[in-house]
Amino acid sequence: MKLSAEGITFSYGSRSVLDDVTFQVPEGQVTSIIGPNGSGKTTLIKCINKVLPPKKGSVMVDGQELLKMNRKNMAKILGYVPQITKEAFPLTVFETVLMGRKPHMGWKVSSKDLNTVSQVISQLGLTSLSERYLDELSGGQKQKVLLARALAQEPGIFLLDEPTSDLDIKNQLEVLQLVNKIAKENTSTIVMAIHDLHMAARFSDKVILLKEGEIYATGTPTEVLTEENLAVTYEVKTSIINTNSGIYVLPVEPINGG
Ligand SMILES: Nc1ncnc2c1ncn2[C@@H]1O[C@H](COP(=O)(O)OP(=O)(O)OP(=O)(O)O)[C@@H](O)[C@H]1O
Repeated sequence: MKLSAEGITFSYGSRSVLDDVTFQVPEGQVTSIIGPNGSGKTTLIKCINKVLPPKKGSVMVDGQELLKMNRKNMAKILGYVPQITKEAFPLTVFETVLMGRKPHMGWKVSSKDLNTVSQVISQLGLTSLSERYLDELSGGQKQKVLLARALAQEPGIFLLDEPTSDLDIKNQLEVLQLVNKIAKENTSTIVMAIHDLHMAARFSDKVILLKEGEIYATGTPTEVLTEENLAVTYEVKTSIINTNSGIYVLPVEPINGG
């Protein structure tokens, strides 16, 4: 499924946060949204999935206006992994992942629903935690459960808000490899906000760099992750190292004493 956002504009009260954000996300690709703290990444993701209502703009998926769909139809198309919060989850891992099947369920849970949930739980290495309550998990384990819930939903498009922020390096690699595999093998479309620029470069087909609620640069990781672009947006002098295994962004020092 192709996703395109056109002219997304959003304010929290009188504070303008997104201004006329327009971009396209091709099917079967991973697109990362990067940018400094407060540049609008989370707000943009929340506007795409209607958690926040944009003041202006539209989001089209394969020619259909997403923002006009009801929640159930939208959930068949779009899976959302929010940033993890401290809120209590009175559900087990299995029950949480099963919630992802809700848009597909009839009156009762089918064996396909149960099989999909077990498969996804196993795929993410969560089987031994299956009966544990979410409140009893570590931040990283919880983050994987929220991803598992979105995978069980089997949507065409995934919106991931910093899906690896609480994960150790092995889990970061596994989750981002899995996300890439889903994009390539299932031709799913992935949009993720991510802070780690090296991981963004390594696992993204396309990068959108935000600065103060506007798109500053967009393109392949090599096109966007330049010392000039990062100096202007992050206010940091960096050294970009190109190697066979990808681009490394080495922060050198803040600009203007930042
Ligand atoms: N609920 C809110 N009410 C008012 N302002 C908000 C609210 N949430 C975020 N903002 C403001 O909107 C701007 C964009 O925030 P957003 O969380 O989208 O940025 P971000 O790029 O995801 O940041 P981070 O990298 O720190 O997660 C910031 O200036 C922030 O202070």
